[in-house]
Amino acid sequence: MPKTAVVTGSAGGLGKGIAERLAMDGFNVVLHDINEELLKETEEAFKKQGYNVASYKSDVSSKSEQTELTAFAAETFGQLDVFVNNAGIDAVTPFLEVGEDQLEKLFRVNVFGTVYGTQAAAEQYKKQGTKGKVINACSIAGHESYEMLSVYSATKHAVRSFTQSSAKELAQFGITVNAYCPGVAKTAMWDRIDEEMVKYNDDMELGDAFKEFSSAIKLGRYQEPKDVANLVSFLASSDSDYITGQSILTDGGLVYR
Ligand SMILES: NC(=O)c1ccc[n+]([C@@H]2O[C@H](COP(=O)([O-])OP(=O)(O)OC[C@H]3O[C@@H](n4cnc5c(N)ncnc54)[C@H](O)[C@@H]3O)[C@@H](O)[C@H]2O)c1
Ligand SMILES: CC(=O)[C@H](C)O
Repeated sequence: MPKTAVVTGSAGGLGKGIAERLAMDGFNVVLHDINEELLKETEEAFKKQGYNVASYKSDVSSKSEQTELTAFAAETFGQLDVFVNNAGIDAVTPFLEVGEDQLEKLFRVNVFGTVYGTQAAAEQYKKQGTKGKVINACSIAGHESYEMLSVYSATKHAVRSFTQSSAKELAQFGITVNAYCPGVAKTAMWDRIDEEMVKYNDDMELGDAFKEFSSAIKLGRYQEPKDVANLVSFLASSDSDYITGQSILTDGGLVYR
């Protein structure tokens, strides 16, 4: 029987790339996002390609909605096997201008969302009496903190921490928890970061921040969604069954840990 994966925030960007790769690997895939319009477009496109997909719109920062998402996956495809906490948001601000709203918003989505998704998936696996995998979206910013991205970096460090502690506690149930740590990928997220960076630097033009970050990549090109999907495909497969609690860098040679 095909396994079933949920990928949060998969209407576009890295999540869409991850979802497509898992569908190509033979998974049933639940596409998920808060952006319903884009989600439906992606679902339609995936179905045209013959993939076995369904879609579910919700907000990862809601604990109850994360539980409802895992229940939807199990009801739709029989059971849940892999849960990818991919959804995330960014913010660019000088440290001295960081405010309560930004702290609240980024931690609610990036951290609370990951915790709630991990809890919901783990409870679903226990209910099924099956093993299961949780795969979290971390970042190079989960290993190194960056200027102007202080809150975002803190959230990704928190994701790396929860990946370790939840892996330690959930191993007894046959549940592994790992994370992927991308570098600099040209998605809507980096388009937003680049636009924001320009606002704080009169010497910068649109595209300069992305160029500056990606120019340091030793393999000489910025990341594509498929580069991240390759790692997540491995983490979603039985080949990674003996790996847990790890936040694995895939950045073309930027951060070395
Ligand atoms: N792009 C990069 O260079 C990069 C690098 C390292 C890590 N990451 C991480 O990878 C993940 C995906 O990044 P991306 O570049 O594809 O971003 P993106 O902004 O292109 O896509 C993120 C998706 O998540 C959805 N989303 C946002 N908040 C949500 C919420 N509360 N509930 C449900 N869905 C929500 C958005 O609608 C969007 O479709 C994020 O966690 C990001 O932090 C990205
Ligand atoms: C967006 C992200 O996580 C890195 C900083 O490119």
